[in-house]
Amino acid sequence: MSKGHDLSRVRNIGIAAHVDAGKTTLTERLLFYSGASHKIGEVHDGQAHMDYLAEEQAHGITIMSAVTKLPWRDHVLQLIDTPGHVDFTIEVERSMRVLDGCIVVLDGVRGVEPQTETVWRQRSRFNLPTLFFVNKMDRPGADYAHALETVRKQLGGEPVPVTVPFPGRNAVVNLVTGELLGFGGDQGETMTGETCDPATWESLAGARETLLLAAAEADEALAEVVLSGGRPEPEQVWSALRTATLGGRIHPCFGGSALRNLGVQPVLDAVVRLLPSPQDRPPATARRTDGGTVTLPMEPEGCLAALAFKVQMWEGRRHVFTRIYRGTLRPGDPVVIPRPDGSLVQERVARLFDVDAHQKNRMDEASAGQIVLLAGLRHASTGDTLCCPEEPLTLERIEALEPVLGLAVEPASAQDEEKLLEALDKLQQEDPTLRLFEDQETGQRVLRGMGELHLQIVFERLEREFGLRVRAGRPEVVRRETLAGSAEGEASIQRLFEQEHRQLELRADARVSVTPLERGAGLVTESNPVVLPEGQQLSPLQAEAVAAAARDAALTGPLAGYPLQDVQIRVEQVTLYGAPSAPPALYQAVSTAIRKAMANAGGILLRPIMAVEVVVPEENFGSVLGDLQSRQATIQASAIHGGTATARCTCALDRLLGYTTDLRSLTHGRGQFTMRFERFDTE
Ligand SMILES: Nc1nc2c(ncn2[C@@H]2O[C@H](COP(=O)(O)OP(=O)(O)OP(=O)(O)O)[C@@H](O)[C@H]2O)c(=O)[nH]1
Repeated sequence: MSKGHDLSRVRNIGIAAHVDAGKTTLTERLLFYSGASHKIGEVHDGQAHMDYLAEEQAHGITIMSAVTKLPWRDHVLQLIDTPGHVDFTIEVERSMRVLDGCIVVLDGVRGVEPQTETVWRQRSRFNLPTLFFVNKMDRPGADYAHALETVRKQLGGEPVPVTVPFPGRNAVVNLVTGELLGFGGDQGETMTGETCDPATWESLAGARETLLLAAAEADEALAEVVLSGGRPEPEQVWSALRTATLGGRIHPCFGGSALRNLGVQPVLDAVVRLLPSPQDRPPATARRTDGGTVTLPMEPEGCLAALAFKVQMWEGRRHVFTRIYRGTLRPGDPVVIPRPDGSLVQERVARLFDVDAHQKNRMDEASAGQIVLLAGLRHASTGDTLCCPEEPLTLERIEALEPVLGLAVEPASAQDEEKLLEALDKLQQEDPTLRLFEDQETGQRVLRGMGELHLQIVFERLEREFGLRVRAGRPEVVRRETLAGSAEGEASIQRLFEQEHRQLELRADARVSVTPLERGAGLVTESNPVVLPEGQQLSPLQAEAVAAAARDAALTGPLAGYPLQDVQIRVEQVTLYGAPSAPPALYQAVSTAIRKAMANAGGILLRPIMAVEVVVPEENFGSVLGDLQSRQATIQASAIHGGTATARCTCALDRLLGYTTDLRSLTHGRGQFTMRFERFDTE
């Protein structure tokens, strides 16, 4: 693809789902049927094409989203496989940001599951047109209509059946064309179509009506045909479905079984027919350095604007996955990255690669609409905008998530200290949800991540990729503080100090107030104080010192020194005494006054509260609920469907440590759970 390439034939598509719904199994089929891979790698053999990290193969889960491309009916599909485990949510978020459409995979027995809701929220944030593939229809208890109902009820989506699976006949019916599609050959690669028999067609009258009415809403001419009982042309129905899907009004659904090679090719057809090309999406918007906004039509001619969405080490070298929104990029091109402080970082792109799961093909150029891999960039990281030096722009940044679990780390052998720091630095560049802190009091290094599995995988990578054995402390949950009440504080600073043999005086007074806010309000600092004596004003440097004092004071709560939140800090009044009221004097007066006010107010400890969903076999539900209650979880909802029980609750992260192992033993390995950070709270 390059300048002049037909973007209308490109689809940038993600596949997302709850863990184990079958994304990887489906992706393997998509690659195989399109000819992009020559054999199907099965997840349970540790052979999946996209799961290329050794940890992924060992755990049988997808950790890094890998980008790959495949040809289908004269189109190019760029596919991003996204991980299902909630510890890797950031990967899903990054992918959604640069995609044009997505396929959500459901388990035909379970329908919508907790993590499906999370990915749904993420795709909704970017208004991504979405198809559903209801997988595992071969399993006993699979129920297509029920799965679609969960899309409506739990996600508020508008599910519209396009194919209906008949696993017993190894076929699906296409409701648009009226064909019964069979899947022959060794691996379902030969799709054959015949007119559906009248009895089966009759049994699908309700589903077909849903489909036609949904399509008719998008096309008046079609509505007339449908309402007068006529049989519309398939092309007209496809076109109306496309309009409704792109507008986010409907979510076309396809049924089948990836593992049994049933119903997959119609999904590939649907990606081409129903999901948007980059040109069909609303143009991206970006901020100029002067604060104004610009919209970026997807065109190869303009000045470059591209978003780095993932950094990955490859054969020891730094590579940056990038989506180009405007312009064309060639090897050797200079680019700039605007930083939040207004500075510009200069970089040069050395090489461009086409992306595939584990091979790279060099490119001479790439342009708007494409996702490419760039080598040679030393500074660009996730969320950065790359642009041409003539027009610096910033595209909306990808939201970083809060890492809430920490572990003290040290190398097993003391001489590996440097090596460990270097390795962690590399890993942090790839993964913004991983952060290394130094504990000021103990001098220990603490690595923070999204959960136990996330950190465990990091340790495994340290060992495998960097040859480092690491000793880890007990998991420690990140904490915050808030205030127990409102209070005021005052401070007067007056002291002498010596600078270059001269006695200088520092003097200033400050009065502040602190007030607890409702949960989730965050931290609000107001630093526009009344200035005394009347008529005086703060210089820009003095004003900055006052603001900095308020910001810095909020980093250390009165109870145990954790960062404060859900608090308002107001600098009410400062008194100036001429030259001695230099910025350091104001900084000290304001900090001391805030510390006094906070001590007067008293602190309250806040812990991370997680939203948890547990899915277990019905017979284990009693003991699992009992266990959750003993962890003081607040159960919010529970339901039993088809032998599977689901509970939704909130619980303090402290009491969930080791829950993976405990749930496994309570359910003989059959239970699953997901959790995501909800808020910092007392309980
Ligand atoms: N019966 C049945 N099993 C399936 C089907 N599709 C996938 N599986 C099995 O379900 C399990 C999970 O499949 P994966 O493809 O790894 O699921 P995933 O959604 O990629 O999982 P993560 O990468 O861990 O998020 C594997 O054991 C598959 O063999 C299906 O259509 N029918």
